[in-house]
Amino acid sequence: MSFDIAVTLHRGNSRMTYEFTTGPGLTALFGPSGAGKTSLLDAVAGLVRPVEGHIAVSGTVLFDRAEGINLKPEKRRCGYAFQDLRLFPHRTVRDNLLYGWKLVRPEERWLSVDLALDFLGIGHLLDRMPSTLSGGEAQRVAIGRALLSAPRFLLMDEPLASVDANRREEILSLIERIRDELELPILYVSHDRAEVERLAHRIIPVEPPSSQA
Ligand SMILES: Nc1ncnc2c1ncn2[C@@H]1O[C@H](COP(=O)(O)OP(=O)(O)OP(=O)(O)O)[C@@H](O)[C@H]1O
Repeated sequence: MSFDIAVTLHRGNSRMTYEFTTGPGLTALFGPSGAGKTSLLDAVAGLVRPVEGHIAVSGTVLFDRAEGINLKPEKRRCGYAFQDLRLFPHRTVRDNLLYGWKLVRPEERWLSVDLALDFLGIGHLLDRMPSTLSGGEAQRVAIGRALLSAPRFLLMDEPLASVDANRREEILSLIERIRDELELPILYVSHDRAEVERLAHRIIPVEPPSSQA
């Protein structure tokens, strides 16, 4: 089993519950704006603490309220490609990519920097600053930074959001390659039905919160 999730989150005035298990591959969280898709990714990453329930990925328990388990974000081995990318603006592409890589013990790394550059086609961008990149280039760097942190699974939040229409196909094929060649479990957020139907092995509908916290 890849993702085994049954949690309740409170954010602001919203109370959101989620319950699903998935097999290997890419699982898409699909639903309208404000439904709580990003909040769930944040909870899996350890950035938001659920009020109850459990989260396990590939058999490792990340959070279990009843058992008192709540792994710190840096212990979860999660690669998070944020919707707003969050590249460090004052660091070059090279330094952005190496940031997570340097934090990982060498024996835990499963991807070399050279292979990542080749896989993502970003070797020519290493000395650039993030502000000079196109949306698609910046997205590939953000994905590269996530992969180089040696994750055991990936969280991807609307990776096509800042990519213009004629570069969408490039990023879509890259995500398919990550899904098929790297075989990482992926939890993927989108509100585009055609996109999730193309990419996902399993689609989890996320409905807007109905009750107030
Ligand atoms: N930091 C926060 N503080 C308080 N409430 C929040 C916070 N972040 C999100 N929320 C609320 O939690 C609910 C779910 O928001 P979330 O961003 O998870 O939805 P989403 O489905 O990812 O939306 P979008 O597609 O617009 O990114 C919303 O009601 C939102 O207002």
